[in-house]
Amino acid sequence: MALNGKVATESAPSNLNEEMKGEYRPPFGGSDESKVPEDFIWSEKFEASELLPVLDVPTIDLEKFMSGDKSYVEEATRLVDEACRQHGIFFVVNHGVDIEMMGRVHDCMNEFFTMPLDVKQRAKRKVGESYGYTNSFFGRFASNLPWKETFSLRCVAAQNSSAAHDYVLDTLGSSFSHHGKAYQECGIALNELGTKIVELLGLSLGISREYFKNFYKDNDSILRLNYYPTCDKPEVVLGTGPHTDPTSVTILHQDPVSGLQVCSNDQWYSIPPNPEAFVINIGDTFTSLTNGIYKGCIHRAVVNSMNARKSLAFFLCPSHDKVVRAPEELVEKSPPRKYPDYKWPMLLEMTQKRYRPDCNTLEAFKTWVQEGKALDTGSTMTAPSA
Ligand SMILES: C=C1C[C@]23C[C@H]1CC[C@H]2[C@]1(C)CCC[C@@](C)(C(=O)O)[C@H]1[C@@H]3C(=O)O
Ligand SMILES: O=C(O)CCC(=O)C(=O)O
Ligand SMILES: [Fe+2]
Repeated sequence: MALNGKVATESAPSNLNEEMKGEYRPPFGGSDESKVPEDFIWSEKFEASELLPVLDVPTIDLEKFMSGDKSYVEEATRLVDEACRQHGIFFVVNHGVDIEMMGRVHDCMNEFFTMPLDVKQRAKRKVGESYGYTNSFFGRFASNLPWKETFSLRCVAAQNSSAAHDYVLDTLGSSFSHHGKAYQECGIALNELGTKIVELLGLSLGISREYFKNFYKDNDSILRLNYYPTCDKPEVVLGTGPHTDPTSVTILHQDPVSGLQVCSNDQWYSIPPNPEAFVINIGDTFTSLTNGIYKGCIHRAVVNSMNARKSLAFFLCPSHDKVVRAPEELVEKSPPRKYPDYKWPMLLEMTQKRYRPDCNTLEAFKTWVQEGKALDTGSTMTAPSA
């Protein structure tokens, strides 16, 4: 892969098994030992720091919440409401997802991302599509490239769907069957967790527990595996730039390597990893469903020179035919109605073809829908579609 002839220095991630260490090369690295390619440098807009203050984020015990204990339900909904109005992020523990299963998924991720590039590219993501393997979004963006590789899979709620498993088998072949099974099992578990989260959010917003549970019953979601290789100059690159997720609610699992940072009141904070917990963050689609009451969480991921980092994100998305429209009760609480009605594929398409997701995606989308005009986004996407 060409990178202006300039290359980055990479050391093998410490979590590789011995026989793989000698072989691993980040797909965007090369042979010049001292340079980060210019297209990866974020230094103008970004002051890297691993020493940020830790954000005070509430931790919700989901088992206790689901048990219906009245005083805990009151406390949990108050904490979630406060967090989502302020910055859009909270943790859940006792969530019912098997942590050993998550460990198996992380093992598969290690195995997959440290495979030779030609193997990973059997599942290559095509421009304009949301599923498959990609590194540094090569060809999609012109600058501020993310220092990461990703593998995204479709996860539909339907009971008998095996979309993730089938995709892995079709693209990577039967020797990856254990990956397909692990990702499929994980998608099902996170879908169940998503249902509990939207019940919690419904109550914290003061509407019924059932409202969003019904809305997302037939969800068509995305499971994304993120892999951030080490970088010798971590202070000038970003694993993922500042953005809100365009999706609804994100359920994120981090490995023990830190890297996630969140912006609250114009100040960046770190979110330390806790492999026992899931990070929940509000995305643009949920912000519009709450008529702007709940904030989309502004976040980014930094990398480091010592350890490769992995994270796994389940992006809850409505089924493609659902109209995204805030219920009247929420509009009454915070008039006027702030967003046009839309279906999720419209916003998804904008982020894949026209606009690089950032901290302003929802406002840009609103303008685009309302005025029907072409976006002047300042985005560095290289190939906007007409
Ligand atoms: C619909 C999606 C687009 C992205 C993956 C999912 C949900 C979040 C989006 C993303 C992570 C936001 C930051 C920028 C992005 C390009 C990334 O760094 O991965 C986004 C994803 C994407 O467009 O592939
Ligand atoms: O890796 C992380 O912690 C964050 C990843 C992320 O923001 C994303 O995939 O949307
Ligand atoms: Fe994100």
